[in-house]
Amino acid sequence: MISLQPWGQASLLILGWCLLTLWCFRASLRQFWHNRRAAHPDLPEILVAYASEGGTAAALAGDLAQQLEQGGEAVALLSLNQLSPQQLAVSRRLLIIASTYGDGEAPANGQQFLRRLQHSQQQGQHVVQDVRYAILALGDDDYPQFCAFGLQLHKQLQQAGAQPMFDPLCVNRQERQTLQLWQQQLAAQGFTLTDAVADVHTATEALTLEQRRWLNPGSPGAALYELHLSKPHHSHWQAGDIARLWLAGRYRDYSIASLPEENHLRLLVREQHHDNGEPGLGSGWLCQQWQPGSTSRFSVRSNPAFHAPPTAVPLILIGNGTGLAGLRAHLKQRSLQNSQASCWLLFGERSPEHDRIWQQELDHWYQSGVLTELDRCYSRASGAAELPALCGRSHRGYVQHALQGEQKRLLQWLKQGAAIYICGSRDGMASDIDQLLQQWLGKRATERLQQQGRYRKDVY
Ligand SMILES: Cc1cc2nc3c(=O)[nH]c(=O)nc-3n(C[C@H](O)[C@H](O)[C@H](O)COP(=O)(O)O)c2cc1C
Repeated sequence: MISLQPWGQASLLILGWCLLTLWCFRASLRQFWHNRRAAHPDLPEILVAYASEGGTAAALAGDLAQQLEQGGEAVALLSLNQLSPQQLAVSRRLLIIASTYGDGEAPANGQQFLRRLQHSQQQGQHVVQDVRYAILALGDDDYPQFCAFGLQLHKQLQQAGAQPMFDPLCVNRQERQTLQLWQQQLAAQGFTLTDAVADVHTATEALTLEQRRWLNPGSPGAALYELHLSKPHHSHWQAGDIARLWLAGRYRDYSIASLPEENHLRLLVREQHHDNGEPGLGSGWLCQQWQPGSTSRFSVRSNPAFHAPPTAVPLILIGNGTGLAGLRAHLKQRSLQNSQASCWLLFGERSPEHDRIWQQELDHWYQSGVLTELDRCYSRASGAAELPALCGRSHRGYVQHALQGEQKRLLQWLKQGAAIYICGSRDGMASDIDQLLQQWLGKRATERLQQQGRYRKDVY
């Protein structure tokens, strides 16, 4: 017979008692887990969540979810805003792909998550304590707050007690290396991935420069050019989408000003110079070096964050400088749809004498009713000179200053369900307009507009 030491006998007794307790409460335990999952029947073990404005993070997340599913895992794919901390408590593994916008901020479909997480912590609910997570942060190191939102997610999840599987990976301008590393790190964590890293560099196409026109000779601002490129054969696009120029292994994004129905792809490009006087890589090429008749490589990128609202929704388009490109595409779309909804364009340029960009077309749209309201603002209009008598209203100063005088009108339009689309300078124009809206509507209501897709930006 085997003789046991007293401590061995005690351990056996404790183990036996534990097993007996579990057996006695087996029905209740089963019910507990059943209830937990029944509250979230659709939530499997792995959550793939994204925060994305332009669609890259969303596309990468979609691809990852698909790969995991093909590898036999049960996966849910959703935006960060759709994910509540309570859902997290049910699914134990969270993979996040999040881009950064504004000045180190969250994309609109990720803004609520951190607030909810903080709130549940304040309520004493430690819902993410058992969660293991990994973060792929997308960004661009041209911005001072590189990948800030992804890093903030990491910090707050960690503070809330969730466990990182590995340090967040920051992807600069979608470079391949880090995307591959992400794939490898996930595989090392035991995730079954079927494929190599998704190719976010959509296929490029050689487009011919058909014509280039200098639009603002004599302007106090830098030269502005309109370029007509041959229509891409392999890609379709809509108002809000982006043309990506590939040069020397890097890319530059430009809002597309035309629609496929116009049979060319139109850009509006400002010639940029560095402090040492050298031309910018992209604008120097597009405005000076690229010869009509020759080709350059482009891809067309869908930009759902700036796609049009339904045709019946009144539309307020606000922008400055080259931002008029993105707004023109929306106006053209409205004119082709014969939309009966009201549309208001408010945009800013420099000189009333030299910066009359697409004046005839805008006047025509105003006269034919495509545009209900038209405000043109000139930041360099000299105090003494008369403003030109054009269709609509003309103002001295910046767009944001003109908008200040239009509070009543803007609020009225919003009451009627209008959507606001902003295209152009992020600093100054877009940030001031954001402040105005927050002042007039409150921070929460402004965010709500954004979440409803009624306040969209394509700013740079
Ligand atoms: C208007 C704008 C603001 C941006 N702000 C930042 C930023 O502050 N920090 C950063 O690292 N990247 C910034 N980016 C770069 C984006 O995060 C990056 O391009 C990302 O790949 C976009 O992913 P998405 O298509 O999923 O939105 C910004 C991009 C745009 C267009």
